[in-house]
Amino acid sequence: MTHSPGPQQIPVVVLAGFLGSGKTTLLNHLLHRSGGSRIGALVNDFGAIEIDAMAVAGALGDSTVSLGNGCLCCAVDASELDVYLERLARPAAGIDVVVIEASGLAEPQELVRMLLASSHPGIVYGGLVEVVDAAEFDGTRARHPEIDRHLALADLVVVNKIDRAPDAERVLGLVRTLTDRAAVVPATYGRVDPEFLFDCRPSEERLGQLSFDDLHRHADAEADTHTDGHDGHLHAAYDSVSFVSEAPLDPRRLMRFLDSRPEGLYRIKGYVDFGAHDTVNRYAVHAVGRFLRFYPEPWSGASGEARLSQLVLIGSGIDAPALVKELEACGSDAPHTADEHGMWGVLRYVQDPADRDPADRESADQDPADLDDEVLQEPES
Ligand SMILES: Nc1nc2c(ncn2[C@@H]2O[C@H](COP(=O)(O)OP(=O)(O)OP(=O)(O)O)[C@@H](O)[C@H]2O)c(=O)[nH]1
Repeated sequence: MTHSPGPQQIPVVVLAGFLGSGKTTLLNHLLHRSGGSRIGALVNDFGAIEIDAMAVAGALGDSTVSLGNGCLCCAVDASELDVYLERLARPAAGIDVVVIEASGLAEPQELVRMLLASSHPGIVYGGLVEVVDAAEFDGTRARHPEIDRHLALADLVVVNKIDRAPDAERVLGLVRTLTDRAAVVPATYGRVDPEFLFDCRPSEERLGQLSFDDLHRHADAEADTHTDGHDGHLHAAYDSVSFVSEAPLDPRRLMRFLDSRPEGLYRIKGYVDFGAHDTVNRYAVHAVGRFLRFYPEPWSGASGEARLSQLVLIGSGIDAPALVKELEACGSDAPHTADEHGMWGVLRYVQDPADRDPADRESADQDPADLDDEVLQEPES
């Protein structure tokens, strides 16, 4: 098997990393900074609502295609993946590189194995990029020691959220001890030179090692399948809850819910409509561990646009029906009236525009039609 791209072969890079580490942020950065390379993206959400795919497609207009279902690392096999890649690798698409954004709970080695097993002549495995949240690194490792194994497989490790990590140098040093021969680069808001990714192609030697390890893991995975489990998989311990509301949410009630969210509820993401409290903007919301941020962004203005609140909650040991009930109770009793101080609690978590990712601020002014890249999304059922 040859692993260097042939004249017609498109490298496929796997972008992995634990929940909320900054994969979508990095992918959006690449889409805006690809410097003439056309990127095809395949986005895998863990959760029934495709929040990540929306966040990426938001930068790309309507060129989003929904494909299949299930968590990429388990529910999709190599031949199915080939079908998805076919869409991006067809010559007419003119794509130079494909990036697969794995869900934050996917097992990267499973995806790498599938890519190595791919019989698609038009693609070649282009390397594994692991994104690490520098601020949450110690906690994540303590809960999930298998993260070390993911880092050992990586060809590039992006140590992200350096701005939030008071001891970034220590984390960088620690990550370096856990990688094999990967380049380790610090970043804020995923701002890395795209050349790092498109050049992170694994050497033949590493691929040899990977395939060897892979055989072991494949055997383990098969044993798991026979006992009908994914016990070794990150997502084995996690559940996701999806919540959609046509009625606006009350900002005070939602803040009470968020302030008292249970420990196990590690990740919340989505979009909220606060009705009369802000008729111009919807609010993207992100919680990662105890970190919480709202990002106001104007509704599209398209007539007939449904103003929905859509949230995905991901956690371990969570009581899904109870969470849904609590969210339902956040609905506003008076959606057409706004009280003067109602939004104060939310606005405390809106980032000062000066601290925001500059790519976000610029992309807000950018015409999506200027972006040529394509996105496919691979939602979970
Ligand atoms: N302060 C800070 N926040 C960041 C940085 N990078 C990303 N974020 C924020 O972290 C949150 C999660 O980022 P995402 O890019 O959605 O993370 P993800 O890895 O795609 O998340 P999942 O798909 O749920 O696993 C968002 O609120 C981002 O704005 C960073 O470098 N610094």
